[in-house]
Amino acid sequence: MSLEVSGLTIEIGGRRVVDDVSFAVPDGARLGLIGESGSGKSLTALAILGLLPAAATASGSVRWQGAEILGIPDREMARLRGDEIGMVFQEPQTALNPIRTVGRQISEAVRIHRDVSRREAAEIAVAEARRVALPDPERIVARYPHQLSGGQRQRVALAMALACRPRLLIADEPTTALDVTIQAEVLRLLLSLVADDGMSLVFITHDLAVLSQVATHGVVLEDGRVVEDAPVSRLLTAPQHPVTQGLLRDATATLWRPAGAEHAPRDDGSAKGADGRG
Ligand SMILES: Nc1ncnc2c1ncn2[C@@H]1O[C@H](COP(=O)(O)OP(=O)(O)OP(=O)(O)O)[C@@H](O)[C@H]1O
Repeated sequence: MSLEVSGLTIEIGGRRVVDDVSFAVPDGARLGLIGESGSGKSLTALAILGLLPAAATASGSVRWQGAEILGIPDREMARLRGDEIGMVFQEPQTALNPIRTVGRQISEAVRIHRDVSRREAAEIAVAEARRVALPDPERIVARYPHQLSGGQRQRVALAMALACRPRLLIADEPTTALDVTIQAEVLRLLLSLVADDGMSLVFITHDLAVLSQVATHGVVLEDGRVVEDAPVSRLLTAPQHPVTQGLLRDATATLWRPAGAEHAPRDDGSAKGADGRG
């Protein structure tokens, strides 16, 4: 088993924000953590990465390749991050330094974990930029984050996360801030890289339609608790919990909403008639 979370509980200011969460990710598996805003998805991911805010206390267990990693010293955790466990977040800006070129940032991600010269790292940066399909990789590495589009910045963040070929990628809403068409491109890229490297994936989203594209198994959270844990095919066809049923209704509404009717009311049947098919 690559990752095993058991009985994970997180408290902030005396409030239990993640409550007895358990799930497992076998080697090469793709798991989705899904739930409404505030359900505890991000804090669960941050706990796995050893990046919880100072105000939070965590208990329970997080095992990586069989060894306990919850509460291990920062130094050890920092080695695992990037080297064995990669991460991408919703806002690539948070991962990127605004005053360094993207090439330098990718090469630094490489040099933290691998004993290569500055020059070799710079060459690797170009290769990694090419791997995430950034246009004109030799040139783009000399640019600064603000000179790139949102989708390109997320590709850079992905290149940094994957440069050391981690065995697990944790992706927290990595496409939510992007335009719909760019979202689909970045998702496709992420999935093909995960498949190429045989990586495991923990993908966080509030959108069951997105989850169904990337994960084979889903864990549904509500108020910090797991309310359903099932193959994605079952979440889509026979959701058991009202929260999952609500997520499925939302996802279906998005799929069936006619173009240009983003603001149409959802449940009064008007969306159905608007495309002439109702
Ligand atoms: N640094 C913090 N201090 C206090 N409370 C926090 C902090 N971070 C998160 N919380 C609270 O913990 C709960 C879970 O937050 P979390 O960010 O994990 O939810 P989420 O499901 O990822 O939501 P979103 O999709 O909005 O990111 C929320 O009620 C949130 O307000």
